Amino acid sequence: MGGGPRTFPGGLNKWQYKRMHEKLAREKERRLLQQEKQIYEARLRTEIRAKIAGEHSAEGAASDIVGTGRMSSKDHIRALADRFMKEGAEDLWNEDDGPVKAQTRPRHSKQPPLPPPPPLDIRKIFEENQASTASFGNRRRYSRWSRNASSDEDEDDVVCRPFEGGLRNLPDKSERRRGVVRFRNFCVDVGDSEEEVECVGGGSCRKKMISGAALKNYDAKVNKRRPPRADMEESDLSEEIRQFREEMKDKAVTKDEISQEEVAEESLLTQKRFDECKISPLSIKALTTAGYLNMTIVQEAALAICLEGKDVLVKAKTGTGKSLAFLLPAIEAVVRASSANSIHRVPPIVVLVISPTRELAIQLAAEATVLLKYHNGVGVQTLIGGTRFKLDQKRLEENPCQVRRISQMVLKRDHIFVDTVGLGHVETHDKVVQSYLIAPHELHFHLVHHILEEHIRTVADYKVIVFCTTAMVTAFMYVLLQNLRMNVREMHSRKPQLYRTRISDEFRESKCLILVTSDVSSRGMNYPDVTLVFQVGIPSDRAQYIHRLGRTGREGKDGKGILLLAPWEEYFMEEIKDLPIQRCQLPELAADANKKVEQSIAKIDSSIKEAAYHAWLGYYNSISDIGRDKTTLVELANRFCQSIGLDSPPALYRKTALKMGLKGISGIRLRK
Ligand SMILES: Nc1ncnc2c1ncn2[C@@H]1O[C@H](COP(=O)(O)OP(=O)(O)OP(=O)(O)O)[C@@H](O)[C@H]1O
Repeated sequence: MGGGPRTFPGGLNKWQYKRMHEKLAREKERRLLQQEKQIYEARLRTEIRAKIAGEHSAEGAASDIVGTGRMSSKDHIRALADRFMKEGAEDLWNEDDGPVKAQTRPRHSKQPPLPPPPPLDIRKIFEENQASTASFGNRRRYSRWSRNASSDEDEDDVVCRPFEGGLRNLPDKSERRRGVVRFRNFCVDVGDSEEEVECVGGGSCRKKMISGAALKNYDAKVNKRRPPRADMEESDLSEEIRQFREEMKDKAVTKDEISQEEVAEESLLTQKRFDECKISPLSIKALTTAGYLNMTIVQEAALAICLEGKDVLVKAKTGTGKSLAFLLPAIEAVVRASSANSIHRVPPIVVLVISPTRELAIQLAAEATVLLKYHNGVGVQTLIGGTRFKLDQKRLEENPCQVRRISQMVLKRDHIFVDTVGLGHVETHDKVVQSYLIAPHELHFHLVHHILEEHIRTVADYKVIVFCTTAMVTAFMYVLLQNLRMNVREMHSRKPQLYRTRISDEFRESKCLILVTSDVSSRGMNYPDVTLVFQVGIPSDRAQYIHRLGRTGREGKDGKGILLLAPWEEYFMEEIKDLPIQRCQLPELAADANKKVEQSIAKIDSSIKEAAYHAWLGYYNSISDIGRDKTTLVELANRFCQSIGLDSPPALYRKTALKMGLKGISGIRLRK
């Protein structure tokens, strides 16, 4: 019966064979990382070249304001940009920016020298970004008041409080349990059953740079950490910025400079600029380079208070710039802490950002890296589950991140509550048209197909997110839409992390694509230009509905949201009755299209269907309003089962049925 040594190919024993495979896996991982690095650098070079190439066409575009005695806000920024371009400012630029002066300086000796590039022009970047953020308009009301810590605020709240000389940023209560970004000690962590993210600050003397927000990859570039040079260029630059601010004080922006369009009610940008805030010159430079010049409403409302180091609870609509509102003060806290604690050999962790999903942790770390572009002494690291576990573990051991003390932290009782939505105002964007449909389960997949086809036909650059209730229902929906020949991708917690990151990056940059996803994509993910958010089945609560809907209509753009419910799910509408959501009549479904859907369902493997049924049952069992009446729940589950093409409900493990309170309920089959 078995036993005895087994010989593996090549005459290796079991352990030699195992070690050989482990070695191969390590090499593969190293090659993948190498490729990521190359792509990262190539993207950087492409961006810089594109900007340098655009420089010539931008010349002469600068407006002449001489004679009026006043400067427009654009010209103020240009003036600021000019200061970075002055003689002697070369050392403020990173090597990757290219030389400030036009000269031939090939970076890789093996490559043929490139023609001398002209200097990078922040003015150009500014103008481009002005154009691209045209839909971000002007100021809007917000309120600010102190409030005690027991307040249970809404889904878009961001919590910021000082943390060992830095800041802690916790998106909301449930998020607090889940994850973490850490700056220079700057950490991102996700710690829940499904999502586990942590970004640990660079404790060693090397800095891992996560790619810029626009560049997506993370952990792709390793730079030697240089000590902060606060005493050198920062002081010069500070003086210039101070002078600049003085000049600005004298030159109030005239009313006629603000166009009618800019003061539109739904606009998001304010007249307040970042350089008017008490933030470090190097942060201002990074903001300017990234095209962030004027603050959004939530940034204007929250930044000043956060920068004072106060505990703040912030409420704002989705896609209005909350990430920057907490990342920037966090970075400033790190910068201050690093100049105060220069005696540490291994810099302490100053900031920890907890994120609910892995993708969001990666996105936040990328955004932090953009803001840290010129802060050479500050690093950011991301720790997420599902990838590079050994590496993450090693980093954690070298750099423990205090992953218990954090859990003990709560906002102070006298924290400040900043509300940019305002009492009596809806939390969703006016420009997002919301509607819902009530239809029996049997019709759901036909309706999804019909509505998506309609959207694809009418919206040229469509980009759709379809939210499903669970990972396995998502997997079913994905295969169905794929069978229906739609351009679709799937994203849920059962997918490997590398795959999730790749799909997330692809969807961010694509048009004409449908992303079928579970709630891993519902919070904070910044996918530009999503035209439709389609929620199939009941969201877990009102907050989740708003988060999912918030993936469209970002940065003041238009969007559309559709919620599809079964008749017994209609009670959920009570929870969102104050939102501007209209009921739609069911569209007429063509017989041939229905047939196509049924044929596509029939093709799906029964293991996918069974997994979808189990997941569906588990999800609805956990929703108290539905899960209470087990007999009805099982009846509904059996209808869902038929809608996905299963003749009879798959059997449950006895233990599972017991756990779910379903043992003995008629309609539940148990595994023998
Ligand atoms: N001051 C600014 N100027 C121009 N663009 C900005 C500014 N602040 C943020 N943005 C852009 O607005 C978009 C949305 O920002 P962000 O993802 O931070 O929103 P959010 O409020 O955190 O969203 P969510 O509610 O989904 O978490 C991003 O593309 C970001 O780059």
